[in-house]
Amino acid sequence: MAPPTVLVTGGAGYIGSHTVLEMLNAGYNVVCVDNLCNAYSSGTAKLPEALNRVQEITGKKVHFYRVDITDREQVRSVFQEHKIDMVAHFAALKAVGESCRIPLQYYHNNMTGTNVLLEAMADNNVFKFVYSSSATVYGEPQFLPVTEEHPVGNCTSPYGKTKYFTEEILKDLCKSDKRWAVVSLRYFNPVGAHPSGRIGEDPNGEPNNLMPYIAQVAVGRRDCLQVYGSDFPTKDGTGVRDYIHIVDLAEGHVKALDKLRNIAETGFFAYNLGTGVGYSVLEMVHAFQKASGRNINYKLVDRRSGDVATCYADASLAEKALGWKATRGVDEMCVDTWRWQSNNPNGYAIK
Ligand SMILES: NC(=O)c1ccc[n+]([C@@H]2O[C@H](COP(=O)([O-])OP(=O)(O)OC[C@H]3O[C@@H](n4cnc5c(N)ncnc54)[C@H](O)[C@@H]3O)[C@@H](O)[C@H]2O)c1
Ligand SMILES: CC(=O)N[C@H]1[C@@H](OP(=O)(O)OP(=O)(O)OC[C@H]2O[C@@H](n3ccc(=O)[nH]c3=O)[C@H](O)[C@@H]2O)O[C@H](CO)[C@H](O)[C@@H]1O
Repeated sequence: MAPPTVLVTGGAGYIGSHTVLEMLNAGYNVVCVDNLCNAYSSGTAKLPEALNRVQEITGKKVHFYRVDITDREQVRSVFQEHKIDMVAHFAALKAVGESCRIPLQYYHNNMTGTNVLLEAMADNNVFKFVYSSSATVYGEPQFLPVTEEHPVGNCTSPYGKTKYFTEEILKDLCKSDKRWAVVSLRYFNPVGAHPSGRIGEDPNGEPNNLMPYIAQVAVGRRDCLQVYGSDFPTKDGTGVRDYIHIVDLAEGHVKALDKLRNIAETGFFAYNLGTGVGYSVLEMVHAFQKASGRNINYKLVDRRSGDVATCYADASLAEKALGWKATRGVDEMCVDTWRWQSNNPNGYAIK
């Protein structure tokens, strides 16, 4: 029996590329689409650089198409070219602050794009779907650790609402047609890089997220980290989050695909992908200084709007239902991030 083929949208991105690597290692065939709006590709290359390196590391081939998932014809052509068995959907815009400034672009890209993808799946009798959701659907946690039973929808940004609205669409879809089997993975705070140091997080422009910003200060690309808020009700006044190693996260996706591949069960399932441990911003700064041997210059400034004080996961359901548990700690997250950033000071672009 030929191994299943997974269509990965956004496969040239940070989480997509790391997950493609683990899917290939697990024996899946992979077809990637990406419009490269947030992924580096040199003009002449056939593959985006991240996927080129994934091929190098695994010795396996990745099929790639430069496709915008909001374009119906482009998406359909991929289903005509390949027999797709399942879809892992990463493609989205994801900058919380930017989404407040240009909400319509976020709703079009993330919602219309997903709807076009789902319609093409149904038209081609593909009903197994893994969705990139986020802890942001929980809004300000009403209790901790956050379980999948925590209320959703009280999102603090248009970005977060695109995640929540899409989950609601997926629930309605599963109710309307019993052929759909959907696993929505609610990521907490993915950080780190593949231990090879060849792939990692390479955001366009100024990083929105903490870890890439710290790494760019350490490597000398940025002067000073701004710590958003030092008056939160937390151990040291700075925000607390559940950071999860990107390879743990990628392995969680393979477990989700294995579940969809092997079970007749259909319907909508949501699982938290986190470690269950919260670290403050200053704890992350100190951990990175230890891992890199570099001093991280930082300044305590006002809170960033939309930030919650503390958020960390109860990930026991994923362990029970997927047989998955995060195993990598914060030191490994920092050591692997530093190996990537110090070997690639300018990310994938060779400047
Ligand atoms: N990084 C995080 O902290 C985090 C946390 C929770 C959820 N997520 C979700 O995980 C997914 C991947 O996030 P990431 O951190 O890898 O981001 P990323 O920007 O590195 O990857 C997203 C990829 O999707 C592509 N893309 C965007 N819009 C597209 C479109 N219309 N058509 C085709 N390709 C398109 C981009 O070019 C990029 O390569 C996103 O859905 C994001 O919302 C990320
Ligand atoms: C709990 C939660 O909803 N997490 C989501 C949220 O991540 P977060 O907003 O939690 O991630 P982040 O890396 O932007 O911030 C993490 C922590 O670092 C702080 N910080 C960040 C950057 C900086 O330059 N200085 C600084 O102090 C920030 O205030 C927070 O306390 O959005 C992400 C997309 O962007 C993902 O969807 C995450 O799942």
